[in-house]
Amino acid sequence: MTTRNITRFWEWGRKIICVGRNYADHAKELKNAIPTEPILFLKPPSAYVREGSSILVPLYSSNLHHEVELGVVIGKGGTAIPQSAAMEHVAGYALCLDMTARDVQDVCKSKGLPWTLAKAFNTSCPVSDFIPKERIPDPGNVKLWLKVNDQLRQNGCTSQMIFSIPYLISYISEFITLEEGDLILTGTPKGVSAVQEHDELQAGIEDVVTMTFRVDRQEQ
Ligand SMILES: O=C(O)/C=C/C(=O)CC(=O)C(=O)O
Ligand SMILES: [Mg+2]
Repeated sequence: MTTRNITRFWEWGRKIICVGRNYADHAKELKNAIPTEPILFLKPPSAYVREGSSILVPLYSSNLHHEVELGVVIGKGGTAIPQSAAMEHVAGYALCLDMTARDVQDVCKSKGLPWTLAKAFNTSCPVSDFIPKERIPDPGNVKLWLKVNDQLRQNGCTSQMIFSIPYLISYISEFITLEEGDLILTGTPKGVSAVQEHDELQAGIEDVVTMTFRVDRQEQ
């Protein structure tokens, strides 16, 4: 029998649950109201892309945005997890990008339609190496940054989150059972902007991890 290794959680085929508008400065830059409860959406496991492969601009988008986010990797599943026990369910973290076809999202928003094609396309979830829990003792105070072609675009701190990681784990698990290997994307700080074919994206968590991805256009 082969045992699965959580350090390669992206190979497990588990769900990716994303939280939107969890930073007030980002909600404001897109002219959205500050949420009073978490806004959730999903990406499929086919959204994962690892360093060495490119982020592909979908053929149907001409405004692909980067969103740098802290990802929380679930180590122990559960339903209706109390906030007080939430961190016991965390195996570790990953630096993630929530790549977003903003033009498609804007159309979906105006028509009241789901964001699936804006958020869940192939390569929409670039992910760093697994970061063991011990390497980030305080996930509520972690600095995240992202550069496009060496220019700093996003520079935020998880202390700015509206809903904390324990709150999010508890809230999500009330409605969606969490399983080992699931990933929660916790939202992006301000500074999102468009990327183009041939751009190089670099992102990092201060003193913990960096990652680099190239952007390419999807082939016809
Ligand atoms: O409502 C919008 O215009 C955009 C929302 C998002 O894309 C939400 C996120 O994914 C996020 O805040 O990280
Ligand atoms: Mg996002």
